[in-house]
Amino acid sequence: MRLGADRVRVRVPATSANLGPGFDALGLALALYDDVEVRLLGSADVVVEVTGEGAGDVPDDERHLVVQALRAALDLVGAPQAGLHLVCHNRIPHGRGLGSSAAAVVAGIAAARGLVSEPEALSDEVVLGLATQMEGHPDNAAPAIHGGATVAWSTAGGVGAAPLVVHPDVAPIAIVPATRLSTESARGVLPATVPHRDAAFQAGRAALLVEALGRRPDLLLDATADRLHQDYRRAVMPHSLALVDALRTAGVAAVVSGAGPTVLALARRTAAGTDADEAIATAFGPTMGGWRVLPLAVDTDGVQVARVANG
Ligand SMILES: Nc1ncnc2c1ncn2[C@@H]1O[C@H](COP(=O)(O)OP(=O)(O)O)[C@@H](O)[C@H]1O
Ligand SMILES: N[C@@H](CCOP(=O)(O)O)C(=O)O
Repeated sequence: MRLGADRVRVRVPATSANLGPGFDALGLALALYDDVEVRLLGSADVVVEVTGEGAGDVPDDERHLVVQALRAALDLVGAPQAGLHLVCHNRIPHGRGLGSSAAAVVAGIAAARGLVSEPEALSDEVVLGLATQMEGHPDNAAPAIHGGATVAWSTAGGVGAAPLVVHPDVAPIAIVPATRLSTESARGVLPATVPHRDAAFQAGRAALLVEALGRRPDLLLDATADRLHQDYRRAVMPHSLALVDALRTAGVAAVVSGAGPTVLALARRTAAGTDADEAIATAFGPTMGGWRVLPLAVDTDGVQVARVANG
């Protein structure tokens, strides 16, 4: 396959994975975006410019995650490698449980899709398969690709994703701490096995969550209960779990977003705002201690890629 364009622009959403009981399966795309522009260079150089989240932290060479994913996608379809100039404007915070690494991986693969002569070779299914291989789990990549809420699953033959309905009254609120926690560390504290009763509990709540998200937001509190990951992670994010507990006691469907430490409230819209606003204000008092409260719409588009005329 050839390269068919020399400049593309990609927009990719943040995602919140798990949503409580949907560990490694459920995810929701949120209207908070990273923008990446990729230009092919005549030389073999890699130039990476980053503004916003991760500026000064992420590598500016071949190790940059968008570059790695883009190169992996070009290799997968047999397209030639080239020098690259990336301009990244990042809004998704890193190491907070809002899917920044999945966004970077999906952005890189989507950029490759925009650059090659036969974009259909990088179908959504192929993109999800490669992104899952790089991420190790599909729950962020699926909504980053498709938008909305998704359930994703792996089989011997590949990775599937199906869209879930999200009721218009559901109002996601991300409550983001200043501290970071890598997904790798947060996965490292999970046990190898769990009691059968917890697995049974979890299966029931994950099924209920599909109904609650789509048709019965009044059931979200029960539907977001988890026994497979959040409590095991308490020691590495005690403040996040304390906030989840406080909000849930107040009746708000709060969960750890992805591998944390962000807390996601699946609030319900009211005439004055959402049913979580008072509980969030009470949990923090007058100072936020470095936490940010981000009411975020559900992104319904997923990753977007457009070729750009050189000029
Ligand atoms: N836009 C990006 N560009 C380059 N690297 C990124 C980008 N976003 C995330 N990363 C890499 O992924 C790491 C965060 O990934 P991870 O620990 O999985 O947390 P998150 O919950 O934010 O996905 C960052 O520290 C950085 O190394
Ligand atoms: N299911 C994963 C989700 C990780 O999401 P992230 O946004 O924290 O990368 C997990 O819980 O480990």
